[in-house]
Amino acid sequence: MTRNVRITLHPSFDVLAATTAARLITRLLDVQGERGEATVVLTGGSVGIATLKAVAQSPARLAVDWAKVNFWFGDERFVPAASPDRNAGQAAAALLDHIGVDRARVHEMAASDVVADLEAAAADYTAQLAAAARREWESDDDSPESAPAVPRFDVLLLGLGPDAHIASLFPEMSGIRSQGVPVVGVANSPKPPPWRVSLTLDAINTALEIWIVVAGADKAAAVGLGLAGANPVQVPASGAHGVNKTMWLLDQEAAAKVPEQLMRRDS
Ligand SMILES: O=C(O)[C@H](O)[C@@H](O)[C@H](O)[C@H](O)COP(=O)(O)O
Repeated sequence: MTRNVRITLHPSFDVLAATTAARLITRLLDVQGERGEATVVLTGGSVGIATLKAVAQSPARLAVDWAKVNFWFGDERFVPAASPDRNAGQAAAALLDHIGVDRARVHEMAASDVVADLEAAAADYTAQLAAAARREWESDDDSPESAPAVPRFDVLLLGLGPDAHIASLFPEMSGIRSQGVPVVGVANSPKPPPWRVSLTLDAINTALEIWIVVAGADKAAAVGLGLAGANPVQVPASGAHGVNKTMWLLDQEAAAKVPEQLMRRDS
């Protein structure tokens, strides 16, 4: 199967965030034009949150019917709901609190002061995903029993760690090895905080488009490995493949180890 992988270079962190924001707005508009609603899976991390801030600053945001956008999270830190470490809280401050979302369409992963433990948080998100998938299936006149485990993800954003982790799936750990389940709890994360909840690669790869958004020289080696087709257990990013498209959106520093012939300059 030939995979549709596109690599695009941006001159700086800020241009990468602004361009990804523009792409996201356009993608949501296109999908809403076809289906009336759209679904995005958000990511934590510096570039992921900067992208949301750039959406909030874009006049084009006003063209999107945000009350008809479904928001999910690729991962979350298992900390109290009010912790500044929460991806959901950072996403709310950056964008969701400023654009008239339908709160019923914002699906957060459970916080450590809401559920007892990681297993409960993973079970809760699994149930949220399954319920949304059933609702979609029923609306398409299909029998709910045959619904998939997760709803349609029109675009799924991922950041990248220096160790090539995506979401909270870290090299050699149990999360990246998980199969047959959409959500896992992650203990002893090498990236603090140590306890997290994450979509699995199975769930991530149901997305129609996956956008891996990366900035900084410290990620260049991970980008090179991710694009080289390495084993996902050692290089989690290399396992991310959207159904229709996988885009690597890079700033110049993060792209330093990508062969020039693979690059498509964006500006
Ligand atoms: O919750 C998280 O920490 C993120 O989901 C994580 O996967 C992040 O996107 C990468 O670690 C990149 O983060 P930086 O861009 O901040 O390096």
